[in-house]
Amino acid sequence: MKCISSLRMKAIDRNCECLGLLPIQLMENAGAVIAQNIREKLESGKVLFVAGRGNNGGDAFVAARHLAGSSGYIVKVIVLGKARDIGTGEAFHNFSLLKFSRVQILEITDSSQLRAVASDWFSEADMVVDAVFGTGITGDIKEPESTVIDLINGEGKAGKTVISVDIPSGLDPDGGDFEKAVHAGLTVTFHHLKIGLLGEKAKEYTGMIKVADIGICADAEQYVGPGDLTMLHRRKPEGHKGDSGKILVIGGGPYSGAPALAALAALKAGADLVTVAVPVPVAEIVASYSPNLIVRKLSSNVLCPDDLSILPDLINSHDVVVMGMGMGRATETLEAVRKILPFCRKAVLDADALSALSGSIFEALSGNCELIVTPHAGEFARLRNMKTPESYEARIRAVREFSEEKGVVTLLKGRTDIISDRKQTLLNRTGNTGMTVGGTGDVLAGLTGSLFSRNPAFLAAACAAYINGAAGDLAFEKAGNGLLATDVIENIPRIIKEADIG
Ligand SMILES: NC(=O)C1=CN([C@@H]2O[C@H](COP(=O)(O)OP(=O)(O)OC[C@H]3O[C@@H](n4cnc5c(N)ncnc54)[C@H](O)[C@@H]3O)[C@@H](O)[C@H]2O)[C@H](O)CC1
Ligand SMILES: [K+]
Repeated sequence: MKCISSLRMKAIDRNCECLGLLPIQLMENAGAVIAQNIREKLESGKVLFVAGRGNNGGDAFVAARHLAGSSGYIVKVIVLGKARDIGTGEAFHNFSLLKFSRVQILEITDSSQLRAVASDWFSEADMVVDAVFGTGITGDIKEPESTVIDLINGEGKAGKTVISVDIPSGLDPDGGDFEKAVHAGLTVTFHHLKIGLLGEKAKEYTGMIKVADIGICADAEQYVGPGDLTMLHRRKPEGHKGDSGKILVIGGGPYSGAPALAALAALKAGADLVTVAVPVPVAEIVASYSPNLIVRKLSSNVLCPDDLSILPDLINSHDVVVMGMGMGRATETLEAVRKILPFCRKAVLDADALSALSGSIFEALSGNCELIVTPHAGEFARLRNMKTPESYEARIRAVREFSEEKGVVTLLKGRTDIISDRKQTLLNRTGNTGMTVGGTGDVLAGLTGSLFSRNPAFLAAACAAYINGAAGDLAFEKAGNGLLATDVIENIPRIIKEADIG
């Protein structure tokens, strides 16, 4: 069964919101499903909800309202804090509805008050619903939350059913160690299993696990969205120059614009330092494009094996190599690419560099160099020695199989981009008809390298595809089909800023 990290779950929620499915709708569905599970376990009786101040508590407020509307239940809610402390608008909204819902509420701020006032509420309850924390738990458990977990566990020991909302409170949703947690008889988790529910130690706490559908749109999970961008590494305020990525672009020779576009895109996507290593005839031209680029001159008119006298040191002093843009396919160039790759730890291969790849290269690199390849349909056909399928289902299968077989992350560019590693596959539909203009692929390669310096390969490739297309969509608003690759570059920072990750 599929399981998911708390970060990815949050990303999917945000993608839902961007598609128009609001968090309050998901909370309503989550609460309704909890109420239904309570009814299935207890035909009538007294139900005590223990709610924290986050959205896990919000789910409990919804469930309490639903249950109070059914005959035969006496519903009480303990909130761990004052109403004003409730941390999200959705949880607060649902808390406010409780006063119209024949539910008794107790706001508790400290553990002595909890033991004194609330103990009756615990002892008289037939069932306890644990909604103290869900996936939002961080750090050591504070008071009164720690005491409340003990009280819930006391009732469980006395033979009452304890239902945990999403995860038993206290358990690390991502499988890390944890100090204490609720011992549930039933855990109703939303959408997918959380990774932390599957650990050996977790088994003692979860009881039976049910995965409940809460109406998440399929596209929020299948397509890259703004939520996925929130999973990207964030800059630290105390960061130094270079901490946000050092990228080495190797390309050019027959062309000068392509490596420059990749390099400028890497900078606009947040890399601290970008060096462009280009053959002699284009070095000064590339340098003249922008004072932001550091240009290193290679030895000849095209990339060639002699360049191995300087490239390994340069590669070592950078985090990621982005290679291929505008370099041509001369025999010596392709030979140089093959010789360079074993020195790389992380590389993005685009355009002409893809022509240097063969099965034995992938085998030789496996385990030493993480690779992202960014082919279009024609390049993908050459890589596989097979026509790229027209139908999207077959294309997705082909990209997945290729990635699995070669041990790489593949970003197949197209009207809908397909991104896959061995385990995960995402689609991207940002972008527009104007982006068939030359240079947008170079921009994407640079962007991918920039994100790859500080993020896992799959996330970097998926987010780069999204940002490239979304920046292109902004450019399209102004320039229509007359947009240029440089217009796409100019709009990259806005997309990153809007996702609140820059
Ligand atoms: N798509 C979905 O699966 C949906 C899930 N929902 C529910 O939302 C929670 C996650 O909500 P979130 O607000 O992010 O966090 P929590 O409620 O789990 O906790 C935050 C709450 O707890 C406090 N807190 C955190 N750590 C500690 C600590 N160590 N000690 C004391 N207090 C702590 C923090 O200050 C906050 O007040 C998910 O599990 C689902 O139940 C959505 O409702 C619908 C979509
Ligand atoms: K919980």
